[in-house]
Amino acid sequence: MGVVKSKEKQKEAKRNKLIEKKFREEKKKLDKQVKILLLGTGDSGKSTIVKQMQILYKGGFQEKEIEQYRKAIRTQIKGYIKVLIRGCNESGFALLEENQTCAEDYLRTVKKNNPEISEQNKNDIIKLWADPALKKAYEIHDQFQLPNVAKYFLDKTEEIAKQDFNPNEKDILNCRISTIGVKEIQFQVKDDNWRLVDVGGQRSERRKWMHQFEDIDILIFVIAVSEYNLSLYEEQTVNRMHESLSVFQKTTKNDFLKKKNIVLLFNKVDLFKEKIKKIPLTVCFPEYTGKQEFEACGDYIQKKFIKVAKKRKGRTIKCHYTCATDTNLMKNVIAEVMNSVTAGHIQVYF
Ligand SMILES: Nc1nc2c(ncn2[C@@H]2O[C@H](COP(=O)(O)OP(=O)(O)OP(=O)(O)O)[C@@H](O)[C@H]2O)c(=O)[nH]1
Ligand SMILES: [Mg+2]
Repeated sequence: MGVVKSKEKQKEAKRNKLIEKKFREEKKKLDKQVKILLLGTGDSGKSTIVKQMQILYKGGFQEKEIEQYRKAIRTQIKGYIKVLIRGCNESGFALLEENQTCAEDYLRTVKKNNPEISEQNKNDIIKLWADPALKKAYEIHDQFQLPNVAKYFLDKTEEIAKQDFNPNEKDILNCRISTIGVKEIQFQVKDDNWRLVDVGGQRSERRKWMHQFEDIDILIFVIAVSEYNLSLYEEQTVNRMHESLSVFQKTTKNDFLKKKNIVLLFNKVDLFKEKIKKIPLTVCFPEYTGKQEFEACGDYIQKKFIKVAKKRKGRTIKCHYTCATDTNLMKNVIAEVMNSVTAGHIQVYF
């Protein structure tokens, strides 16, 4: 009896030793990882950057994720039409007479959060989207919190409604699903292990940020530079750029982050370049007196952010303009950020 018991004890001790060894190895691996935290207000483009990492370093998307985006895209195009009809009503844009009953029925019958597109839904969406009044409402989509990308997806309604529709990488990069909670991906490039942590940027999500601060190596703060004329989704009277600047200021003051190096990504530069030709920067910064051109305006915004972060001396700040939906451009920016880390230009505190 006693011999059996002691053999069992020996076995258990061996098992425990193995578990401990595995735990130590895992920890060592984790310790060697560079942890990058992505912060920024809602809709700035953080998750799109994570999607690019998935494409570049993880071989793309799993079937489960593709299904999630398929549903989101279908639900969203149905919603976009509702926003546009309401936009027409608010702005006094009259729909073609033959579309008016269809629009009223659409508002009444199409339910929220339903990814099914019936034949009737598809025909209505195509018909209504072709109406000049909805196109006119799209021209002022900023006023209705309707994203730019609505046009891209509405133009593809026929394809999206097909039974076998499979969103491609471009569709996935353009599809917005606001992040709830914390998501992370880990990947290896040559000998380096990276861990990229993505959080939700909307106000209700930000209280979860600080749980991620303690052990990060680099902070990447994402700013949607094109949103200088937009109001916040969560509070219509607040300008999105002002919110971003104020969130950045609070973040840099945090005790855990005061020594951390920062990469600032001025994202949505594609939209910014177009918008700055039409909408003056003074709608956001009334004191701005420089040229109404991409370089001058972009430079002005960058300096505002750098000034905030530089209040803590000794920290490195790198700035990049980015278009997170463009894989080729992002590949270069990501490589540059990683190189600065591995070459020691951005110091990592292990
Ligand atoms: N045109 C353009 N669209 C972009 C760019 N970056 C992101 N987007 C789009 O902006 C939307 C929001 O992007 P997300 O990556 O989901 O934003 P987020 O910062 O993760 O938002 P939260 O999860 O709410 O914090 C998506 O529809 C993206 O396709 C860009 O550089 N250019
Ligand atoms: Mg997100």
